[in-house]
Amino acid sequence: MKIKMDKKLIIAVLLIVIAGAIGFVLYVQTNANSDVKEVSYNEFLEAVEARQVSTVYLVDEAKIKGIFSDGTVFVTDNPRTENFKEMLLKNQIKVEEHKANATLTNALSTLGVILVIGGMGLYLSKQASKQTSREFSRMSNFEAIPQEEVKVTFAQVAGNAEAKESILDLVDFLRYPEKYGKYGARIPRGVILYGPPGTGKTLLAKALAGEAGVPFYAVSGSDFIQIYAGLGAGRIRSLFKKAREKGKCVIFIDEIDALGKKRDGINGNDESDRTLNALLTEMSGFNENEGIIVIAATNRLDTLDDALLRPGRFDRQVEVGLPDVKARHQILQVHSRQKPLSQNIDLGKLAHQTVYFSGAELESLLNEAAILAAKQGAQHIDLSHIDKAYYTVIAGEEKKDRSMISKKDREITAYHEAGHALVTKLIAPENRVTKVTIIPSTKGAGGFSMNIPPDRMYRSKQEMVHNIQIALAGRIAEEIVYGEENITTGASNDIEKATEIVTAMVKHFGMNKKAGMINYDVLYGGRSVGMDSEVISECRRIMEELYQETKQLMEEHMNILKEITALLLDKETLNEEDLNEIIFSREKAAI
Ligand SMILES: Nc1ncnc2c1ncn2[C@@H]1O[C@H](COP(=O)(O)OP(=O)(O)OP(=O)(O)O)[C@@H](O)[C@H]1O
Ligand SMILES: [Zn+2]
Repeated sequence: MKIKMDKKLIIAVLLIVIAGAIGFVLYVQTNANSDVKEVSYNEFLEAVEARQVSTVYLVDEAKIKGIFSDGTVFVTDNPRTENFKEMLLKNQIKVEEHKANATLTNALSTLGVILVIGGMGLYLSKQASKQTSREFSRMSNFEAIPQEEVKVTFAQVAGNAEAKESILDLVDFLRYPEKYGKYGARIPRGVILYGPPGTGKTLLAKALAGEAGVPFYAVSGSDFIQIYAGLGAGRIRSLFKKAREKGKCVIFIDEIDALGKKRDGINGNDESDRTLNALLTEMSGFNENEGIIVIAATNRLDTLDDALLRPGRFDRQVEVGLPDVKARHQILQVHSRQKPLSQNIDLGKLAHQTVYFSGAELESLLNEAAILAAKQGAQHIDLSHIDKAYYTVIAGEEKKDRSMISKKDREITAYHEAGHALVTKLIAPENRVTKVTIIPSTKGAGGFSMNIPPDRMYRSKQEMVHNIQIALAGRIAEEIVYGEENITTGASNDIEKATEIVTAMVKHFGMNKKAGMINYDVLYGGRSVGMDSEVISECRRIMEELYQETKQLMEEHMNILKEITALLLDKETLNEEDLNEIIFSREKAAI
């Protein structure tokens, strides 16, 4: 249900009038009281403790203003600490991120404008009032699925093994929160699931509620955009209030990025700030062992406000990626359970043909095929239905045939990732390679993850050198296989990482003879850091030497590189055992 623009405008105008009037009264009050009290930071903290502070205006200046509960305006030193805002919010203090006052003339002229617009608004408002109340009541509703009706279980979520495991932990907590309370364990209150659309984030959250047998409340961040002033925050509060009355539950917030975008100070949106603050306050408000878990979903983790990711909030972040071929096979199996598939459909083969499909697209593929079969009154869903459905599904979002374009890209990615994996195994076998994949993730085109034993206090020069070589290996593989002219932008993160390591070695750690035992940041007092031409040329020389050395190493092991690539193209994801098998059997053969 969408209301028409003009009515929205009327409502907005009305609200501005009301807000303006209130603002003016407050302003006059504030100014009448204009002997601003200067308090020391310690006095201020005491007042916070005693809950005597009602509002603080956070500005990037030496002094900040605020209002005590009794209405007195005060100024105190701006501590400029990172957690200051959080501390205020935790103490239930209203935080406004702009200045407290304007000049009187400003206020008066604003009031004049408001009165004129308000008059117009009032005139038009009569017809709108009905609509308004309907809108208000809609906005305070949210999707609440009672416990008995959350039927989703983990069996319905295919693939996503890591995400599932991480969510599975929480089931036990929701079932027996007391158990954890007894040990004083701090349980995550919030989990962020991030990944591309249609990969099963909502499904996982529902499965958590389903498995734990608790109610499921769902809202979407985008519902709060263009909402009327103050309503978003109110809605959050009423959501949590309702949830708390029920006791244990899962609260799901889809598209959290609509609420919690990084604030850049320019495009600050007061309304979404207010809603976000309400959310953060509610989340710090509930008792750790009440058994409420908030799950939020987003397609992009990197755009989220850091305030959301701090401990005690959404401190667990779980990636939900696109499915690899094995996961696609499982998803197809889950969704064909109730469908009369013809014998000649091989779901394993279909999984191979649906590279880059999300879970939702696979579901839709089978569904479209079923609809076609039903229309024709066919006995089974057969290959012709699947074929037609395939094009309906991919035509839905882009005209090009994905399977064709992706073929070349897939191969490039495979060589690139195989390069990283091979070099790791060759020069730093003590490193664990947990996963190599060619399925794109939010972090980039391919995926390569390496675990270096974390319990080390120091890194040796040798290890740093190895890490540079590993980072360069993706590009090197591309260059060897496709030629210097055809290298791609796929290595940009790798180059960044390698550059960071090499500059740290030369500039900070005294690991380069020519540059010497100098910390160049200290030497230059923070100015024109690293512009020393000697430093630059040393970094370049080291990088070039390592590049050539690694390239030679790879050229000597091209057969292994090719084998890893072929297996990657087939299975899309390899784990450590797969890699070891290839490398071991090769080594044995060489003996
Ligand atoms: N891993 C999966 N296993 C089984 N079905 C899946 C899976 N992923 C997605 N689906 C199917 O796709 C549908 C949509 O998935 P869901 O709404 O959970 O995706 P989402 O990640 O929340 O997407 P969005 O980011 O668009 O909100 C599910 O209802 C289910 O039918
Ligand atoms: Zn790479």
